[in-house]
Amino acid sequence: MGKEGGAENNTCFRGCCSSDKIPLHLPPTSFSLLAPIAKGSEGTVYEARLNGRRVAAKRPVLSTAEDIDKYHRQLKLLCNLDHPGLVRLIAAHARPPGYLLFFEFYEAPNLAEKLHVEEWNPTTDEVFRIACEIAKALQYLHNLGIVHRDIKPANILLDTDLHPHIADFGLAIYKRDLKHISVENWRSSGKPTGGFHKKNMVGTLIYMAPEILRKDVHTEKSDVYSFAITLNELLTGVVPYTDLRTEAQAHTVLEMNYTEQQLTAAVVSEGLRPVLASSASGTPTSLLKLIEKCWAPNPMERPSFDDIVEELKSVTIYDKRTGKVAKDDIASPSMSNENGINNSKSYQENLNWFSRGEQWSKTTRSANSKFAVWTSLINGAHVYIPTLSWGSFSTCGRRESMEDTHFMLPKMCDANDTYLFGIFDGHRGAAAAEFSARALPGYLQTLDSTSCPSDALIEAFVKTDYAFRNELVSQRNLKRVTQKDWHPGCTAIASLIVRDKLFVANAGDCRAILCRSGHPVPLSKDHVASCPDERARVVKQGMEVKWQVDTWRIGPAALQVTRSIGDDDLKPAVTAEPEITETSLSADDEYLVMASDGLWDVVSNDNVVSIIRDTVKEPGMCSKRLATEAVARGSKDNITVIVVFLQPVSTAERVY
Ligand SMILES: Nc1ncnc2c1ncn2[C@@H]1O[C@H](COP(=O)(O)OP(=O)(O)OP(=O)(O)O)[C@@H](O)[C@H]1O
Ligand SMILES: [Mn+2]
Ligand SMILES: [Mn+2]
Repeated sequence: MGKEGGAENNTCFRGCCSSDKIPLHLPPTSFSLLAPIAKGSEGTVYEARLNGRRVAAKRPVLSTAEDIDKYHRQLKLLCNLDHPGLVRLIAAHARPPGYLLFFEFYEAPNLAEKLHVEEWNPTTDEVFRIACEIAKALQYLHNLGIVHRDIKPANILLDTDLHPHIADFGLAIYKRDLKHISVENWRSSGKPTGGFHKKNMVGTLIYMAPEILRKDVHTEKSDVYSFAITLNELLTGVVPYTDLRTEAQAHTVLEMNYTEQQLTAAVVSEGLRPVLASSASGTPTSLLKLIEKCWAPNPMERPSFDDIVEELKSVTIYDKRTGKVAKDDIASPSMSNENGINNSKSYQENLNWFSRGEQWSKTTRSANSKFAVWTSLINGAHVYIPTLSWGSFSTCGRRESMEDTHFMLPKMCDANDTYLFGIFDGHRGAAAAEFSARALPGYLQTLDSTSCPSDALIEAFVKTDYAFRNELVSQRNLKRVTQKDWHPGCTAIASLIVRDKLFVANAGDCRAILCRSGHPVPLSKDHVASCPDERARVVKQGMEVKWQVDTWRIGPAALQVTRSIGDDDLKPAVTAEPEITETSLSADDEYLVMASDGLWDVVSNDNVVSIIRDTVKEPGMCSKRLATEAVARGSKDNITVIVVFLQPVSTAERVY
């Protein structure tokens, strides 16, 4: 259903693609195609002029209805991309008969030509910089849920400053759409394109992951594999599976050595990979190890681009030729172009705080791989060992975004009698809560086992806070966080059970209660500015507390909670140090309930006990029932509930 003219609605001919930035139909006089630059099975790329500007125009081959579907799919996807490491779509002509895509023109050749025609010899730090920039572009795509499916040097364009830009989205697809596509469909929807290697099939196979060669489903980990082959090619300068630099020769040799089936069999069954770059040429071994991890046969063992980008940060390059030390600690220069603000914004939205938190605690783990074991500290002469079952439920409630996180870690550190549960309630964004949900259990597991559990809990809270605030600073320096006055934080509660001992650590207004002989026993105190002790402490530590609107609030941020992780504008007054309670469990103890303030705002401790009394004794069901009740009572907040039964459920049933 096409609309004539219609400059006011900027959509494609079908109406499925739209954009508020990129024009989707152009007056024929505004552009002209000049000489073709490249011709492939999928179409032709021309040098072109658009309103006087030099651009690259891609004209796809549209011989079947399926080709037209593909064009629209590609256009829709391209309209949503905005990253310095990707080719930039400037405009499209999305109506018959002349379907076109207009891209920014990249002067220098693509990476394959640069390596194998110009025989470019990049320095190690140039390779490293390019690797980092490609990794970040792929991280961006994957975080949007897009897999590229055709990563190879011929699809990486270079600008005059040799910054890489990933091109050719002919096979790119949203992962959610991929699930419905069988391999057969995928194959017919367009073979991996040859680009510069088009002449021969083997040349196109060398970047394909074993699972693709086996005709399994493509995942984002298949892009990780192709990235590894590409990065190694960049380091060695030779065409994979040959020892030759120049394209023409290399491909003759490649074809002579392998048929399509032979190469496939060797890669899939024998684990054949290109010869790894050598550390003798100055490549750091950490980078070589990363390549090997990225081309692991099992996709699950390959790191994600979140991990890769993080790992590249810890690689330091010493370039023998230039004597320079390179590190990935500056944002790629093209981010500070006229689109800088936009780009950084999308980076920020795509920062994965869960994986940052995980990364931090992993760093400590390698330094101290000993797991904490407390069971030995607790006298084995006691008689009571509770029987645990646990469940949780969390809901966004009436809020637009979810800023609560939680974790449940039974059999912590492989110790049978050790359990850890935690809830984090984020404010000013979810960053601190997401980071802490991964970092805190990590820290607690690696703390020195000689410290007692309550000290260990305090230390884990403080370390998590410290790590998060540091991470925020470094993300700011990397310009991935651009908002100056953004100081995200979260409240946190953690319950650690070691045999019959229950330790609850709390910082903020989450709460834990124990049901003992049918009555609620509070295990934590709410740290809010309306509590006189807490208010006095905050004031003493130099932060102003004022009555504002409806309650006592702290500092310029007007925060209500007096303890939290993050909130670096309010440190040290708003401390991350938790208060700890220690309880010896006995046969009188029925269950533990932990929840974020979204529950406690509208449901009292007594209410919780009476609601659970009327609910099926299954911890997940009880959690859900409590959260649903809170929503029904008008809670306006996110709600997270964890219920842990401390007796065999059949016994619990009989209790009531
Ligand atoms: N924006 C651009 N600026 C300069 N050159 C470009 C641009 N886009 C593409 N090219 C050139 O055209 C070649 C083919 O582009 P692309 O991979 O997007 O098309 P394709 O039809 O999928 O190609 P193939 O099927 O051959 O892989 C690139 O390798 C590059 O050399
Ligand atoms: Mn291509
Ligand atoms: Mn809340």
